[in-house]
Amino acid sequence: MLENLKKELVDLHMKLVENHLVVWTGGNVSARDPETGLIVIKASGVPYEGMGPEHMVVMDLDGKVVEGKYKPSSDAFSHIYVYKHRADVFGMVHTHSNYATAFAAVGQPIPCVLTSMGDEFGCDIPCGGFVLIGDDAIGKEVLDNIGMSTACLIQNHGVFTIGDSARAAVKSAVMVEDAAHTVWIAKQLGSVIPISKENVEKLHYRYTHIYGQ
Ligand SMILES: O=C(CO)[C@@H](O)[C@@H](O)COP(=O)(O)O
Repeated sequence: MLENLKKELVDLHMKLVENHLVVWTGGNVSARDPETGLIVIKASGVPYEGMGPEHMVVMDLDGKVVEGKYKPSSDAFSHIYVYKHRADVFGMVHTHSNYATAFAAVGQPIPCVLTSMGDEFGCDIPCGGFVLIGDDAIGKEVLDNIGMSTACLIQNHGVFTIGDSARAAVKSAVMVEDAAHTVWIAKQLGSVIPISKENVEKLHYRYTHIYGQ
């Protein structure tokens, strides 16, 4: 079931590798099927090399495995928590991408000091507190902290992003790491210069309503 969505998710997992956001078995991507409401997520502990549709697990919003021969991702209940509490979310990504996760290691948000961050996020990228892995605690901490952002760091852990599609959530994960890298470099040069809230709002409006085709 949901074979096309499984194939899309495999491709999106490869995008995490292509963008150097994950290594070995770290990270995961999930999607909500708009027609059935079912969730598709990577199986736990599957290396990216050799990953195929058979490594995707279908679950319902009660956390029950509907189809799949492997155990679902360690983060499945957190992804499901987000889907249950955010009807607008149809994709979610988790990575340990280096620069953004370094901010998580020191419990710091990534300040919105780049126009590209204003465009993509419209705010700082927040950092939630430390929570353990395996149930829906991460999902709760993400939603308690994410605000209007599509990305949230979890202290000592890494990056969680959401979107109106799994592809949108992957894009957010790519943009978080790019922003974290630039902000880290800037911090070596001196004090980063904030952008006013008003200008961040104008940047975000332009990017989300006018930019592109
Ligand atoms: O960081 C965690 C869990 O949050 C890792 O275990 C995660 O990146 C990968 O776990 P899964 O292979 O999805 O179970």
